Formats: sequence, structure tokens, C-alpha cells
Amino acid sequence: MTFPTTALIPTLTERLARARADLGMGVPVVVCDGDHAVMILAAETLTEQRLATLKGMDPVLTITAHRAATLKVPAYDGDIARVALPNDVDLRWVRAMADPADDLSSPMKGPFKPAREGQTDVHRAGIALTKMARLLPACVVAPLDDGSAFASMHDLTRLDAKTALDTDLTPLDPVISARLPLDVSEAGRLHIFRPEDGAEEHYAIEIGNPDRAAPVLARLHSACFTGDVLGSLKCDCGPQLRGAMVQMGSEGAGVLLYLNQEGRGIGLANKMRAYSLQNQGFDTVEANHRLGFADDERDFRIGAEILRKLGFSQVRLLTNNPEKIAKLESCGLTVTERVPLKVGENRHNQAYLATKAKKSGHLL
Ligand SMILES: Nc1nc2c(ncn2[C@@H]2O[C@H](COP(=O)(O)OP(=O)(O)OP(=O)(O)O)[C@@H](O)[C@H]2O)c(=O)[nH]1
Ligand SMILES: [Zn+2]
Repeated sequence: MTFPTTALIPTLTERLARARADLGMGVPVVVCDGDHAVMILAAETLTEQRLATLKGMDPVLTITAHRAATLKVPAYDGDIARVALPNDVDLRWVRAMADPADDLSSPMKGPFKPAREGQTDVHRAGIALTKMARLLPACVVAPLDDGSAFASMHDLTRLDAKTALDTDLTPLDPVISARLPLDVSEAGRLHIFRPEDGAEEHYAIEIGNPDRAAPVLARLHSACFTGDVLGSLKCDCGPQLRGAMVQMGSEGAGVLLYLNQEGRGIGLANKMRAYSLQNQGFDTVEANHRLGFADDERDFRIGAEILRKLGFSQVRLLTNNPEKIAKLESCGLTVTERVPLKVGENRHNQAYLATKAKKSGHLL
């Protein structure tokens, strides 16, 4: 029997997963938008050798408008800014532009040469890919004459900017679920969901046997390695996780989604960079911005999709974050009640919780 070999060719989603992994390792990726093609390298994983190959190619550094504001670079493209690499560029310059760690001790000095002509979606795609790879959101971009030829000659992954900028939710597939007796309830069950783009898996912990026709006590918990596992006092995540599970156990039913969106979606390494900036006096939102991120990079549609896949359409949501309620409702779920979850305040996280209330609209 013969099979059509086209089935072996990676799909758009699979190419995207490859591109994300390549950038994480420092391997360049070719991004096309119609006839326009560029080579993209993540600033964080760039090496001296690869930077040297860019000389004479007219490369620019693309950063987000948030990072540009810190560096006082004009963001002519709105959400992103492009800066020409200086002729004598070295790795230290690229890293310091991308990483705010030394902004205070040795500020980057201009004049910067901002770029403003040409297509911008390939640059946006580069930023989107670095974020997906949980790297600093900054990339070096060099124009190419023939993207296809360059990619095949150098064995590089090539993808359309559109694929990286697609905002549709990647389908999530249930992988397995099994009984898991827990201290809060012996009737526990853990479900694993896997996104088709090879990104992080997400988990649902079902407690008891919740009635699918009635509102279920639910929590969308975002991963916090430091709070959930290490007992960090810098946030309230650990006590919130525990408190939600205890409440579900005592009510006899509930569902807790453990979404692997560490650090409000920026990844653990970037969250630690944010903590390091907080040690320099910036608050949690300012730290995200200086790194080049939005306040919150999470995608709560994932939570809505998992709830739906588990058969739930109405929830009593354990949260202090009105954004979670709004996002679930915009995805078609009914939030019948907000159940406050105020636990774990201590002297180390008071300022963090106050910032969330003041700047992110968290309810007290
Ligand atoms: N970027 C960043 N992330 C943080 C910081 N402190 C905690 N986090 C992350 O923030 C997220 C908190 O998750 P949740 O507790 O589910 O969300 P929340 O928005 O506080 O909403 P509720 O707890 O439901 O009220 C986790 O992913 C943590 O890892 C920080 O200073 N910076
Ligand atoms: Zn936390």
C-alpha cells in the first residue's frame, strides 16, 4: 500500500513549533511576508559567531514598544520599534538593549538609529516567536533576497509571518485522565491536555463528581514554581492553590485548572529577571514593561476551552481578578458567582498585592 508523502511535510503549526525551538537554541529562522523575507535571531540566544555573519546585511534589532519606552527609542511602528545595529556592534550591545538588568548601573546611550520603512509584520512575527520561546522579547532581523533559497541552503526553518501572528487558539487535546486520591479529597482525578503546537501541557484537577448541569466551583490557577512548589513569600500563589483545593474538598466538588503560564505567561527565567528588577525598586508591572512585556501575557481562552472540554459551562470562579471573569464570559462560559480567594498576605508580598489592586484592577 502506498501513502501520499505530502502527509510527511510539517504543517504550519508544526513549523511554528520548530521555529520556536530553533530560536530557543540560538538557531536562526527565516520569516516571509509575501515576497519579503528576513532572517530572525533571538537576542537572548545570539552568539558572537552568528552576529558576525550579519555584518553587511543591514540588520536591525527589533524590540517591543514597552522596552523602547525604557530605552527612549521612538516606536514608529506602534507596538514595536526597530533600531539599526551600529557598525561596531558586539554581543554586549545586543544583550544590553534586550535585557534591562544593567539599565540603572550602565544605561544604554544613544543616539539610536530607528528604522521606519518597509514591512513590519516579519518583525512582529519575530517578537511573537521570542515570546512563545519564553525568551526576552527582542530579535535581530536581517533582510534576505530569496528567503526560500537561503532557508534551504542553510537548513533553516521557514515560515510565514501570518502563521506566527495567528491569534486563533491552538486546539487542545485531552491526553489521559486518571484517579488521583488527594489529601483534600480521595475522589480526585487529574486530566492532561496537550496543545497541538507542542507548547506546554495544561492540567485539570477534578474533585468529587461535579454536576455538569450546575455551576461548578472552579479556579484558573497559573503556574508559579516559586509560590506553588517552593513556598515563596513574594506572592500569594501557594496559599491560593492550597486554599482553593481545600475549599473544593470541603464542598465535595470542584475543578482546578493548573495552567502552565508561569510568570503571567512570560516564563520562569523572565519572571526571575522581573524579580531581579523588583530588587532594584520597580514594581511587578514596571518590571514586566522594562523587560518588554505587557502587564499580563496569559491567554485565558485556554482555561475556557478546557472547562468546555470537561463538560462545564457554568462556574463559580475562585478569583480576585476581574479579567479572568471577563475572559471566561467572552468565551461563552457563564460565571454565576465570583468567590473571593484572599489568603496568604504577608509582609513580603503586601506591596505586590497592592500593585495588583492599583494597576491591574484586582479586587480587594
Ligand atoms: N511576571 C510576573 N509574574 C508573577 C509575579 N509574581 C507572580 N507572578 C505570576 O503571576 C501568576 C499569578 O497567577 P494567579 O494567582 O492565577 O492569577 P491572578 O491574576 O493573581 O488572579 P487570582 O489569583 O485569581 O486573583 C503566576 O503565573 C505567577 O507565576 C511577578 O512579579 N512578575
Ligand atoms: Zn506566585
